[in-house]
Amino acid sequence: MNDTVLEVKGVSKRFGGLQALSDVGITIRKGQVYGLIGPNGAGKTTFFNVITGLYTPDGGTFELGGATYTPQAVHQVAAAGIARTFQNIRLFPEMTALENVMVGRHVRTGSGLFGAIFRTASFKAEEAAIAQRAQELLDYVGIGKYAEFKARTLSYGDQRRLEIARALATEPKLIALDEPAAGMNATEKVVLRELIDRIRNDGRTILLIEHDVKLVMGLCDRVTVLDYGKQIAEGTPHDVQRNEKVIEAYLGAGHKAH
Ligand SMILES: Nc1ncnc2c1ncn2[C@@H]1O[C@H](COP(=O)(O)OP(=O)(O)OP(=O)(O)O)[C@@H](O)[C@H]1O
Repeated sequence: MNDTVLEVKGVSKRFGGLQALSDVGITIRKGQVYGLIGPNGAGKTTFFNVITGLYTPDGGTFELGGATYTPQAVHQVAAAGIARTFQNIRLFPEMTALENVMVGRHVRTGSGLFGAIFRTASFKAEEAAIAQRAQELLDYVGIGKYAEFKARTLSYGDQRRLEIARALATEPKLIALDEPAAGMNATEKVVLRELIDRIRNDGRTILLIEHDVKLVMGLCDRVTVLDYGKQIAEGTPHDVQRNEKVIEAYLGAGHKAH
């Protein structure tokens, strides 16, 4: 059985004179938490932006769930089955937590514009089902009691969890988390780690960029390390931590290790 969820090969991306990514490839299998780490400016965000359709790559091949996809537009990538969160939280601040998750859910439902305008019976039934599922997801990430609160009023950690609930609402093949622990305190990080663990144990597949090396090493099944746009190591956290190139990249001059 082929349990590959995401297979990316030979990705390159140049910005003017800067080669931000050179021949980067990863394979993520079902049920894995896959970490992408590297010093500042290594190319992590660029790689994330390429696979999620924000940047057009100069080269590379992309397969999700065994089917080729072309990451040319964010909505195409979402429809193909990758949901992502952002380093700088991107919620609808004036909408309630529940509504934010419902927006994610609409990606997978059918009544469409006609139903929404004429409020057909099937549209209303679908809305009720969407709201119920959205509430379940808020409960799942641990913020169910804030369903009717405006997103902007939630704490930073809770907003990040809301983003994860919204991503889950699209029923993605892969959930891509861009620095989910950024700005969190130690207690929030523990809760986040438990949540990511639970999402994996429930059969989901996760790609993670994270600066908190301890979190990555404790959570990920496999890790890729980028440095100056090149993939300098790939393997289990145990192996990667002992890799000389990795140690050098993190300790080497000119880089500020996180
Ligand atoms: N849109 C852009 N235009 C020009 N250069 C860019 C662009 N995006 C990224 N870069 C450059 O590409 C390189 C890789 O940046 P990237 O943000 O992908 O690194 P990163 O590993 O995510 O860094 P950080 O840990 O600081 O978030 C950097 O030198 C950056 O300045």
